[in-house]
Amino acid sequence: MNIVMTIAGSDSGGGAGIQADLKTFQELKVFGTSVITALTAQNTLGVEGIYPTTPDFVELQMKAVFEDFDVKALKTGMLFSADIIQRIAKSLRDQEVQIVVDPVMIAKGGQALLQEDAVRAMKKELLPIANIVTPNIPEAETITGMNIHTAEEIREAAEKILQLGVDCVVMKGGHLDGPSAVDTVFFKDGSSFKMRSKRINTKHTHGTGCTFSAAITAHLGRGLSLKEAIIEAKKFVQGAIENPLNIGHGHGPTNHFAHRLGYEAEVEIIE
Ligand SMILES: Nc1ncnc2c1ncn2[C@@H]1O[C@H](COP(=O)(O)OP(=O)(O)O)[C@@H](O)[C@H]1O
Ligand SMILES: Cc1ncc(COP(=O)(O)OP(=O)(O)O)c(N)n1
Repeated sequence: MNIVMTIAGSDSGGGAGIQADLKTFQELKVFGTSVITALTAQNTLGVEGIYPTTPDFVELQMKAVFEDFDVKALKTGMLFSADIIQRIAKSLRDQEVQIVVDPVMIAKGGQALLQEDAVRAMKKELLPIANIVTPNIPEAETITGMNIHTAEEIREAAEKILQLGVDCVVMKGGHLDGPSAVDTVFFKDGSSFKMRSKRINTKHTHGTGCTFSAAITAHLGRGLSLKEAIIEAKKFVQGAIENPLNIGHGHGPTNHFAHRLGYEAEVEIIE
C-alpha cells in the first residue's frame, strides 16, 4: 500500500483542507495520513473562525507518522503561521519524501488562511525543499510581488518561483477568464507544457486547489513521474468540478466520487 500525507487545516464543512485531501487520497487508492495545522469553523459560505495548532504539536504529529510509516509523498495546504512553516521544514529535513506545496493563502470568501509574515518563511524554508508548488494567480502574485495578467507574465513569475529552489511550478488558471481552464507547468530544466480543460460555469468550486494538489500527491505516491502525476490530477479535479454535488448554500464542494463512478474528464495537453 502506498502511503501519503497531508499537512493542512481542517475544514468543518468537508469541502477543502484535510477533508478534501483524505477523500482524494481514498478515491485514488493510496493510504492517507494527516497532520493538522489548524481547525477552521467553515462551511460553503465562509470561514467563521480559526484555531491554530501549536508548532510543537504539528511537529509531534509528523514525528508520530514518520516513525511508523514509509511516507512516499506529502502535500502542504493551509499552514497558517511562520512558526508552523519553520517547524514543518525542520521536521522534513531528514525525510526522503516527495513534497507538493499548495501555497494556500486566502479562502474563496476572502478570509486569510496564512498570516502575512508567513509568506517569507514559505519562500525561504519550504519552497527550496519542495518538488512541486501549485499557486493560483493571486498566490503567485504574492510570492513574486508581480502583477500577473498575460502568458508572458505567467512565465516570468514561474521563473522567479523556480529560482527559490522548487523543481516544478504549476501556475493554475482557475482565476483567469475565458472558455477554458488552462494551467501552465514549468520545470527547472526550462521545459514547460499547458493543460487545457473546459471551464465549467459553476459556483461549486470550494476546495478545487486542495483536491488538485492532493491528487498530484496521491499519484506521486503511486510512483508516477511529476508530469504524469500533474496531468492525472488535472483530470481528477476536472471530473470533480464537472459533476457537482449541489450541496450547501454557498460555494459547494467538488465531487470526489465522480472518479469512482468511472467519469473520464477531457484534458488537452499542449507541449
Ligand atoms: N470553473 C472551473 N472549470 C474548470 N476547471 C477549473 C475551474 N476552476 C478551477 N479549475 C481548475 O481547478 C484547479 C484548481 O485551480 P484554482 O481553482 O485556481 O485553485 P485554488 O482553489 O487554489 O484557487 C486547476 O486545475 C484549475 O484549472
Ligand atoms: C482548511 C482550508 N484549507 C484550504 C482552503 C482553501 O482551499 P481551496 O482549495 O483553495 O478552496 P477555496 O477556499 O478557494 O474554496 C480552505 N478554504 N480551508
